[in-house]
Amino acid sequence: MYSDHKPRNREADLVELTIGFTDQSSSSPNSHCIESGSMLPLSLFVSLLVLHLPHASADGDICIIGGGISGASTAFFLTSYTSTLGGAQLRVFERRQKVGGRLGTVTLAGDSFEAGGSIIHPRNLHARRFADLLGLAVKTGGDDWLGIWDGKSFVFQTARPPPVGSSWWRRKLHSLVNSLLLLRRYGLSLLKMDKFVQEMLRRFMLFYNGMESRPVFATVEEMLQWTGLYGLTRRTLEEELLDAGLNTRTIAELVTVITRINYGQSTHISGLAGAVSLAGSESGLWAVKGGNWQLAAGLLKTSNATLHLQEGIDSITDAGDHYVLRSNSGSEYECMVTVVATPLDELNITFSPPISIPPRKMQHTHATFVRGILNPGYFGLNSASDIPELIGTLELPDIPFSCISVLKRYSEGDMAAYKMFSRAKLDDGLLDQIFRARIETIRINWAAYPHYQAPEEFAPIVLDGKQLYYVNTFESAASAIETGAVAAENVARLIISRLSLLPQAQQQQPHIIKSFAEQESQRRHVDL
Ligand SMILES: Cc1cc2nc3c(=O)[nH]c(=O)nc-3n(C[C@H](O)[C@H](O)[C@H](O)COP(=O)(O)OP(=O)(O)OC[C@H]3O[C@@H](n4cnc5c(N)ncnc54)[C@H](O)[C@@H]3O)c2cc1C
Repeated sequence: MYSDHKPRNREADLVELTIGFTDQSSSSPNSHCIESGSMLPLSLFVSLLVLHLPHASADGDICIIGGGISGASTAFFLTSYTSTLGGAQLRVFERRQKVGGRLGTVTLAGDSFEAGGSIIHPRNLHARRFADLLGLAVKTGGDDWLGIWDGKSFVFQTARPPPVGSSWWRRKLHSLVNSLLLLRRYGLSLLKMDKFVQEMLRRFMLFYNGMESRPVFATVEEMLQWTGLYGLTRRTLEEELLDAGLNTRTIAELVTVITRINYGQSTHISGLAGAVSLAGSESGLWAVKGGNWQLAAGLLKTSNATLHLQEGIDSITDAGDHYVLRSNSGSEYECMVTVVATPLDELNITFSPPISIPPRKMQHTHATFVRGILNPGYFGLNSASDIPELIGTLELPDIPFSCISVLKRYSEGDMAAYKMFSRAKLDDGLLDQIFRARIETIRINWAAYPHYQAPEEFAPIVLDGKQLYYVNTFESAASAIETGAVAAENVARLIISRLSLLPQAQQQQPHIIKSFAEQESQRRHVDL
């Protein structure tokens, strides 16, 4: 029926993604937010944190390279934990025309979908707090109809979900049936997997402890050792899960599907990245309505940083008591502090003198968006409506994609918007086998996250022992929106403490700085 439509093919570069600033002022903070009644208005939150600092000892600006969630969070925490930054100007450089980095949306046939970082765990407190503070509406997902594909057939499927608008009891029944189906195939391994993930989360939550009980860390190793998570970066996920008592079928099927979806890699990734990936399959996941990039945009706006869009930094030169940053527009900036908030692995920034960091490869994920109709024959089925809405795949050489998921269904027959992840580009010939009809296709090649390999090695947070910081070294532990925020918060505290700003601030108003965890507990109190 749709085969005579001429397919539209687009190679989308990040520049084409619809990411950028919008005016949030018109959005109602309470309209669609999770726990909307318990929000702290942004202005009040900022004023609670404001500290009046004396002028900083060094001259120059505080410069952040990268307008993604890590750079934006660094800017936010720096300005939240101090009032004047000792008189220094905060500059954020973003080489693209929009902020957000690996958070961005893509427009397919008029509809906007997350193209990069798309889901956020309910216990990611920084991200949740950011969304609340910025008055961003959020949405949560429903149960997926998962099918595990081995290249020939679906070796496992959850139950087809009830129609939209079904009654509460029908949805409950569906979720109960799914639990029984999973239990029948994977047995007690499911509970063991859950225990493994909950233990990781319990330790990760220590990063939200109050500042009086949470040190400022100078290395990623220290951060992880303090939480008890370091050991997980020394061994593979598979080794960890076998030790935790999971059976091989669960690892080869369910766990593999999840690591391939979330990190495009097998269960040989390091244990911590693997545990974070597994947490991304829990219930209660959420996203910002209109795109998660708004978290970065909102934080940058709130921090009042001077944003240099389309200004990439080409070189960083140590000039003694400051750094000279030279941008691709030929401008030079004197910065007493420089924060690199982007992975350095595929960048050509020249450091003088050179810096030395362990080699790290980025895993490329090709995100392919198709508006069309899947070909049931490709999956050995008779009808497109029998194809599960989330197809996960096993780690087998002949399977060309990691996953295919339905983003939206349209009223015309079996027409839908699909997102596919793969390790290599999916060319037209292959897509024409997978799809019976294709109206529009958009491809994005992401340098998505580190290629994880236990034991992980970590670049220093302080790259030169002076005032040159690297947020994205933490990505070698796990790459996610929240890990970016956690790493950024630590870097902000490290900068403040190493510039000797914090002690003066604390002397003035010791009760004013509150960690998110403290605010969280107050919030809970109010809620009760
Ligand atoms: C396909 C995909 C799916 C993902 N899914 C999830 C998910 O569901 N949930 C989740 O939590 N995470 C997910 N992630 C990971 C998450 O998106 C990233 O960990 C996070 O967004 C990284 O943020 P960042 O700010 O550290 O880096 P980036 O977002 O990469 O930001 C770095 C910024 O620096 C800029 N830059 C680079 N070099 C320069 C320069 N020389 N000068 C100036 N600017 C420069 C870049 O343009 C970029 O904007 C996913 C990632 C991808 C790619």
